[in-house]
Amino acid sequence: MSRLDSHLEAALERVTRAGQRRTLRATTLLPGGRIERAGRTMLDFSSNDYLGLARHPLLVERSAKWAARDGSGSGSSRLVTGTSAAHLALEARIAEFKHCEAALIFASGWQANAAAIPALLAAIPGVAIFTDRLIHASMHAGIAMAGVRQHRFRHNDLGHLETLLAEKGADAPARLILTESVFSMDGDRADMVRLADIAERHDAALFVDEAHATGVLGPEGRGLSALVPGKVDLVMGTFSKALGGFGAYVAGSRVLIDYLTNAASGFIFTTAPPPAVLGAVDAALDLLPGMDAERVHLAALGDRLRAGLARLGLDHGASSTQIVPAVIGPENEAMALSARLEAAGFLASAIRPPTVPAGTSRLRLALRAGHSEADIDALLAAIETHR
Ligand SMILES: Cc1ncc(COP(=O)(O)O)c(C=O)c1O
Repeated sequence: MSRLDSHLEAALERVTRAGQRRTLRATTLLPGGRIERAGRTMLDFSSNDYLGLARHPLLVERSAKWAARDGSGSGSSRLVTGTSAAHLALEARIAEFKHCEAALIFASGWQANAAAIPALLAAIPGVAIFTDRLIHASMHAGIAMAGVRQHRFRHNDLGHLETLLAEKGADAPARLILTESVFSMDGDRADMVRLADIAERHDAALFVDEAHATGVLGPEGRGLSALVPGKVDLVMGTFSKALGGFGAYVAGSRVLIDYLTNAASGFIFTTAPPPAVLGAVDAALDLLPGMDAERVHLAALGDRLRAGLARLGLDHGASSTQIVPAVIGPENEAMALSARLEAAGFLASAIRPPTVPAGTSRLRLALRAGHSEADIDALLAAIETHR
C-alpha cells in the first residue's frame, strides 16, 4: 500500500457516493458502425469514428508502412531531434487542407488546446477572453493554466457575446473569442459567418475548435472555418475523430505557428508523434476530399434519427450534425436507459454532469458512415422499448 492510497481511497469514496465512479472497459471498434465489448458485437452509437477511417485499410497499411520504414518512436521532442521530413510535409498538407499559411501537429486535441491557449494568452497581457459556455474541458484547462478570467457567453448566443464584448472588452488591449464549430455534446454548430462578423467589428481574434467538424463538415470536410476563409485566427482540430487516427493540429498564420513552436509548453516538452501516427493521418488526408458520399449519408442519418427521436417525444436540442443528443434529464434515468440499451445490443453512452449541465443528462448518439438507415430504425425501436 502506498502512502498516497488512503487519501486516494477517501477521494474515490466521495466520487462513488456522488454516483460518478467510472471504470475502464475493453472495447474494440469494428467496421460497419459496430463495436465489440465483452465478446458481444453491438451497434455503436458512442465512438467518434464518424467516417469509418479508424479501420480503413489504407490508414492501417500506411501506418504500418511508415513504422516499418522510420521506426516505432520519434526519439525526442520536435525541437531536439524529433522533427522528421514527414512531420514537416504533413504540416504543409494540413495548412493547405485548412487554407492557412502554416500548421503545427500536437500529440492530442486536449494537449493542443491546453498548450496553445496559455501560450497565446502569455503573449497578450491584459487580453480579454470570451468563451462559449459549452467549450471543451481542454480549453478550460488552457485558460486555467494561464490564470486568466474568462467572460462566458450563453451557449451559441452571439447577441450575448456582443454585449460582453462591448461591456468587458472595449478597454482591453486585445480581445480573443474561443468557441467550437460543432459542439461535442450537443451536435449543434456555431454560426461562423456571424461570429466572424462580430469578431471583425469588435477587433477580436477568433479561436475555433474544429474537433468534431474536421473531415465531416464544410467543403471536402475542411471544417466550418472554411465557410469564412481567412477570418479565423487560430483553427484547432483533431486527427482522433473523423480522421480515424490520433493527434491534433493548430493552423493559422506563419507567425502564429512560429510563436507556438517557441512558446507552447505542451508542444516543446513532449516527444514528437511517431511515424505510425503520421502515416495514418497522411492516408486520411488522401481520402477526405473523395468522401462526399459518406458526408451526405451521415447528414441523412442525422435527419432520420432526429425525426425519430422527435416522434418519441425526446428532445434533441439544436443538433444539426452527426452528433445527436437524446436528452433524458435525470442522471439515473439516462444511466439506466444506456444500460438497458447496452443489454439489448446498442452502445449509446449516457453523458451526465459535470460533462453536461445538471438536469440535461442524455444519450450522446454519434453516427458513423457505416450505419444504415435500418440501424437507426433499430436504435429508435430499442429506445422506444426500453425507456
Ligand atoms: C471539442 C473537443 N476539443 C478537443 C478534444 C480533445 O481531442 P483529443 O481527443 O484528440 O485529445 C475533444 C475530444 O474529446 C473535443 O470534443
